[in-house]
Parts: sequence; C-alpha cells; structure tokens
Amino acid sequence: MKLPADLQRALDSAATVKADAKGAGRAVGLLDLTSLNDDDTEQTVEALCKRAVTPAGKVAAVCVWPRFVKTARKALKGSGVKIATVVNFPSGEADAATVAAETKAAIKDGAQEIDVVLPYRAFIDGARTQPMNVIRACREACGSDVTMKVILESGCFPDPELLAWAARDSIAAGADFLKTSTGKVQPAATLEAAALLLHVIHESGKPVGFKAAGGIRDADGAAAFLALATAIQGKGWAKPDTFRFGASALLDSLLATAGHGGKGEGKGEGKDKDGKDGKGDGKGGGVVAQPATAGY
Ligand SMILES: O=C[C@H](O)COP(=O)(O)O
Repeated sequence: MKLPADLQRALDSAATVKADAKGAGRAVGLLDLTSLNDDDTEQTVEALCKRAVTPAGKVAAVCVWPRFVKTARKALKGSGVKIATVVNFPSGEADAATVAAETKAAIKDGAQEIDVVLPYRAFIDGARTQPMNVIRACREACGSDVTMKVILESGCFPDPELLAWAARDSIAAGADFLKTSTGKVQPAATLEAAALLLHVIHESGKPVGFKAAGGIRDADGAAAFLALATAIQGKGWAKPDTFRFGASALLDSLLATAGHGGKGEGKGEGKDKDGKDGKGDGKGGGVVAQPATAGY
C-alpha cells in the first residue's frame, strides 16, 4: 500500500523543513531524554538527569531502564520532569503476566510512564490475541494515572497495512501513545511510519499521542517529525501530552539550534548507537537521521 496522496504530500513537505531556534526550543520540551545502554550505571543515569533541565526549559521525561527508576526519581525530585521506563524491552517476547509484573514493579519504584514493546514478531507472524493480551495486561497494571506508550517497532513491519492494523489494535487495547521504535532495530523512526501512525491516531478520534523514537539525532530531523504531526493533526496539537521524541543524542543539537550553545555548539557532541562520540558534522551526532527514505 502506498501512502494516501495527502499523507505523501504532507511527508514530502515535512522532509524539507529545517529547524529554527523557536522550533528547537519547543522540541526540548517534547523530549524523552533517553539512555538505554547495556553499560548504563547509576552515575550515568544521574548525569543524564542533570541534563534534563536545560536553558531552553525542561525535557518532558527521562527514559531509563527499570533498574534505574529509583535513581532517576531521586535525581529528578522537584524538577517536574517525568520518569519513563521500558518493559518487555527490546524483544517484545515476554508473556502478559511477566509484563504486568515488570510494569507494577517499575511503577512502585516511581515510574510515571511505561513504554511497552508490542509482541511485534508474534503480531507480524499472525497472532492477534496474545500480543494484545500483553498490551491489555500492561494497561491494567498502569491504571489510569500512568501513561502507557506502545512501541510498535515499525521498522520490522513488512507492509504499512499490517502496521496500521497493529496501531489500531494497540489503541483499542488502551495505548496512550503509539511509539515507532525501540531504537535497537533498523530502520527506527521514519517519516513514513510517523505519517501512518499519526493518520491512524487522527482516524481513531481518541486522545492518543505519538512518539517518534530511534535514530533522531539532529534538530532538522526533529523538525521534520514535528512538521508532519502539525500537518496531520493540526497546529498546536503537538504538546508534551500528545507528542514526544525518544532520543539519546538529540538534546545538544536542539540546544545549539535554540541558541543555547550546548557542549560543542552542536558540532558532533552526540553519541552513536554504541555510545561512542560522534565525529561531528555540525548537526549534533555521529549518525544523522534520514527520516524520509527508509521503510516502515
Ligand atoms: O526510546 C528511545 C530510543 O531508545 C532512543 O533511540 P536512540 O538511541 O536511537 O536515540
């Protein structure tokens, strides 16, 4: 299935958008500042939390492994920055009872937002009941106070119709947000997947948010996703309650573009997927997002 013509036009136009200072400052407030590296420690999580309140304002949330939720809670006390964590991450292969237990434990530790991976491999293989039982179990464990973001791992879907189906089922199972990717699989966030998920959200008529996550490394890449959200959902829709970026190496580029310098003025201070220093292309990271070209 090709994207409908109006979505394709919105995507083509968004792909050409360049970041400006105002938009980059706004994007800071929509950021889930993320660290989900295997070698994260309490010290790296504390350092991450110190970066959550910036000269351009605070980020929306800090997203860390469940084992660091308590550390983040302490470090972020009084900041107003939310604490997000991941469950069933990144493989999406745990059963409903395990996911419910993971979710409850994280909430007990202080998590306010749960990013749960849809059992996407099972869904792609044709299963329908089991994947959604996992999402429903997470929803139940979250209750009404904790935000649940469902990670679809859009890059693994062989066709957009199946992705749209997973998105609709996730909304029916209680998703507060649809999130593109774990960031552990390529392709991660693409404008194609974003257009489709934003369209499904729009069609649903429900107050469901969208999170673009994985591979977004510079302010221009972020601006394209924001422009697309505005084109599909309307001006003013993208707020912290409805739109997030999940990114581990975007903040410095946003701050530099917003006129707040940041370490290295956005000249390659980012980290690549292995946490190595980016080599510097003036756009804030070793890997530059290619939002408009990859698959779903
Ligand atoms: O949820 C967010 C992703 O894990 C971040 O991915 P990234 O490291 O490619 O920015």
